[in-house]
Amino acid sequence: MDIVERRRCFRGTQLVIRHAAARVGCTMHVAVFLPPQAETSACPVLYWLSGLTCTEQNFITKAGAQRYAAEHGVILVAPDTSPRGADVADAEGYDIGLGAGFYVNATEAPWAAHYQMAAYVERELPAFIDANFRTTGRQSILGHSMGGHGALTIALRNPRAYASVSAFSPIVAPTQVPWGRKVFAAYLGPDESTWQAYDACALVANAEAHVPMRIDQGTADEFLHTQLRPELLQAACQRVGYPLDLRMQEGYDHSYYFIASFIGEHIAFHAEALRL
Ligand SMILES: N[C@@H](CCC(=O)N[C@@H](CSC=O)C(=O)NCC(=O)O)C(=O)O
Repeated sequence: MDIVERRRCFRGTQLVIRHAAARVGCTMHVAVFLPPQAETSACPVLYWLSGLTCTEQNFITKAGAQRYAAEHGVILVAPDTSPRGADVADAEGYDIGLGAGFYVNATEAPWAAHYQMAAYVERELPAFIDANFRTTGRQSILGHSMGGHGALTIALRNPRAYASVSAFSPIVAPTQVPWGRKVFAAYLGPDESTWQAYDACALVANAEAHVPMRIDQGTADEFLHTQLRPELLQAACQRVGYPLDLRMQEGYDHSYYFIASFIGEHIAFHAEALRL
């Protein structure tokens, strides 16, 4: 592990590290915030997954999350959103390829060689964090937009591994909206039955255990009716009695101004679940 950035922040430490990640076959950059409590005791971990076009930098420089993580004694971990490197496939458009890993395990060429972000976030990254930092072994997950989709689907596939899950403006039904359909066809191929493992609405329908789940969605979000469609997850949850705290926030858009406005409430929500 190399530390490429180290900054004092809210009495804790904001790191950016890079490590050789076997599942994605490249060097991954990951932001890790250590709260002041980490100097003397083990802390739980809250994973953040960012959206399209992001790196590990967007969340740590725009969301203002460190203040609340320091207050609650939670380690924040925010990985890059795709594999990177000279031999990593890319394509035209901000919604596919670099910066658009979509938190799936690609099966199709040329993507399958590196685009294994589900396995990386679910297995390799937590093992790496637990091995290199003093953690309690308890973890939760949240994210934004494509990262909200990642957080929801990863928690729904692994309900016993996460104390709680939350999302800002998530893509809740990627198999039904343009962003998801474009990328799933490329990464996963034409057989749509393989797409269901990465669709929060489909996963909720077959959930075997409930993870406490909160979603905040701005009513002025430019992607609300085309790409996000939270009403589809609300209906899927209602059909099977899955508890969902969906909060429509009047006038907020898709940006980090929205995230910064509610990140404190999300971290408090996760901190409570992580303490139980
Ligand atoms: N039109 C934008 C589209 C990219 C964008 O809005 N990215 C969002 C996430 S969208 C869903 O995953 C984002 O988080 N951007 C980074 C930021 O710091 O705001 C474009 O062309 O970039």
